[in-house]
Amino acid sequence: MELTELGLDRALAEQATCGSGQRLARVTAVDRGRYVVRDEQGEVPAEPTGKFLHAAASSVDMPCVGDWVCVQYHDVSSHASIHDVVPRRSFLRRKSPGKNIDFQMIAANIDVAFIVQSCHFDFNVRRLERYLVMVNEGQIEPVLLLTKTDLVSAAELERMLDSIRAAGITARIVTLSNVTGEGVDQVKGLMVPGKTYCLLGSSGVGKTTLINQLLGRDALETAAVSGTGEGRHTTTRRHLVVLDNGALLIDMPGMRELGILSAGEGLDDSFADIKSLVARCRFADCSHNNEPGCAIRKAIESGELNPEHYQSYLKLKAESDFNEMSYVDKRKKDKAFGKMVKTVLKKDKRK
Ligand SMILES: Nc1nc2c(ncn2[C@@H]2O[C@H](COP(=O)(O)OP(=O)(O)OP(=O)(O)O)[C@@H](O)[C@H]2O)c(=O)[nH]1
Ligand SMILES: [Zn+2]
Repeated sequence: MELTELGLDRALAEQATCGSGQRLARVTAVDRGRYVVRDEQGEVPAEPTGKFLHAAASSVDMPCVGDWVCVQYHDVSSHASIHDVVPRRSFLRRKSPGKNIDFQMIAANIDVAFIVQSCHFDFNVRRLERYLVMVNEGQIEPVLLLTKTDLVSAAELERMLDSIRAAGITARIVTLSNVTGEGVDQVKGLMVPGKTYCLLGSSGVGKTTLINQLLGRDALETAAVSGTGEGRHTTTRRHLVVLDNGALLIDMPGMRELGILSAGEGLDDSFADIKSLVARCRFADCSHNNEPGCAIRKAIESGELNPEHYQSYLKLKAESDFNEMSYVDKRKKDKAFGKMVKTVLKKDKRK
């Protein structure tokens, strides 16, 4: 298998500065500090060098699934050491558990994230927006999948699609049923050889069922990594797999449902309409409450801006700003933030 088939392209390769005797490989599994890397020859266990560990400033610098790394092979290629991580083109990350505002890299170099919601019960535009923010922030292209279309009427489905568009979401949407198979081929058709994909969404929306349909030969649940060396086997489950059609899929425990993160640019991308309105307010520090010449209020009054869409922007922005604060600042603002969220939620209910 060529490295391009594993997702390497020229832009990524140009970012790599591997030392002599080192080569590029892609991380396909991570399990408590143990790694599996794959290159043209196959998959082998790998571990970071002491020098690399020493230089890593935070957990974010550690290799994660999907990373391209500079490796050196040992013992006739039965294992490898990781010397460097090639700068990531895109990433999924989440806030580390605990009080500190710290991030955990979940996966890297993903081209497209399928954000999955079921038409049946799970459907929620606010949550879609949260996923979109995270995916945009990570420089990943989102595609929305609405599953279980067999359980709703055509009119209901149409209403859901309308509410997504009304929220200003412009991502591609595919509607599908794992039961009738409708739409599944459309998803397959979107998956290109050598590109990397993942699925995100709540439990029970049909991700596993869909993945099994996409997988074909390489059954995810049973794919355990076996080293290339004789008798050498690791039991680490493979997290990056190659589908029958050559597309690459990253799927690992705990990555599918991600809490809301520091949003930054991702927030702006998901709410580009609001950002451009804000730029038209007369005052640069407009709070969009009572100021004259406020473009936001004007747009809401004229019906150009959906008030619900604006409310969810405010909520996400508050959360994002909060996450970006230092822990001390956060503690200080804690009370005020709680109040503010309550106010926003109340406003939301009033409309
Ligand atoms: N009617 C209907 N049922 C579906 C569809 N897709 C999945 N299901 C059912 O929904 C249930 C949950 O599906 P899963 O594929 O396990 O959902 P998941 O998103 O992988 O859930 P986690 O593994 O918890 O993340 C199963 O009983 C599936 O058979 C669909 O398109 N229509
Ligand atoms: Zn304003």
